[in-house]
Amino acid sequence: MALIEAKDLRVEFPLYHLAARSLKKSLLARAAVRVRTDEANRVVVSALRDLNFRIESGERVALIGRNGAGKTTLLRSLAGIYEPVGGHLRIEGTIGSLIDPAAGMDQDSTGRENIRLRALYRNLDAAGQAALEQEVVDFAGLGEFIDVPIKGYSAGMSIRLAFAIATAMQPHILLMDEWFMAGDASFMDKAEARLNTLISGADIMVIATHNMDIVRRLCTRAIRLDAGRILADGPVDPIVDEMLAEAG
Ligand SMILES: Nc1ncnc2c1ncn2[C@@H]1O[C@H](COP(=O)(O)OP(=O)(O)OP(=O)(O)O)[C@@H](O)[C@H]1O
Repeated sequence: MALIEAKDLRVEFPLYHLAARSLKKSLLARAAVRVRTDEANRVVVSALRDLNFRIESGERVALIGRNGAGKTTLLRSLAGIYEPVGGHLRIEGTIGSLIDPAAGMDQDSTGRENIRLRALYRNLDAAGQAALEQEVVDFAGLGEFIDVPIKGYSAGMSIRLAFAIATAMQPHILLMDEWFMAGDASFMDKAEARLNTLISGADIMVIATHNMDIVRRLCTRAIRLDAGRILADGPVDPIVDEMLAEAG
């Protein structure tokens, strides 16, 4: 059984480059709600503001909302990439992330070395490591590029490798950003079957996307964010219909 529970969850980003007082002032004046000065007198963007929700086993949740609403920030907070500055986040279950192809990868190491590193993080025994390596190498289909440092990979090659690694083990909680749709067509055919298996095997799925067809097809619940707050939370169709109607 998996669970995600957020209580008054708050995430902020300091804007270090906003050193000039006048710029700070004018920004604060224009976006008084979103940008504030914290206790240490730093200007910060409030990316997520006091979010409360509970996601239980069996739920397929879409994070939707316009650019800058906070979808990716929420996904990354659930993945443990961002630390909340306030509130509480409770996660039960293992997490698999299809969020950022570069996350957790060493750019100076080859594809194969990155797979081995990942197997070590996962505490696999020698047989498990060998099996993971073989499976990922076969699925990624990078040919001799598997033994080239990944900083030399094209965007599509990086996605193939990240996708193959991330989908090689079944998590309880699957977190996805829509980047995985960016693969080339022949790869996506192969990827789709694997993704479907991963989604149906996960207790909980959370996906951040602008694609309402994906939302309607894959999800049972939508959380609509706006300026870091929850605007609506419930069954997909009414929330998506309302958002599309507003967009005109
Ligand atoms: N690393 C960061 N540093 C500073 N501000 C950030 C950072 N990441 C996000 N933000 C800010 O947090 C807010 C939420 O951004 P986020 O990327 O979560 O939105 P989103 O809903 O995923 O948008 P999009 O649909 O454009 O991907 C934005 O105002 C953004 O500028």
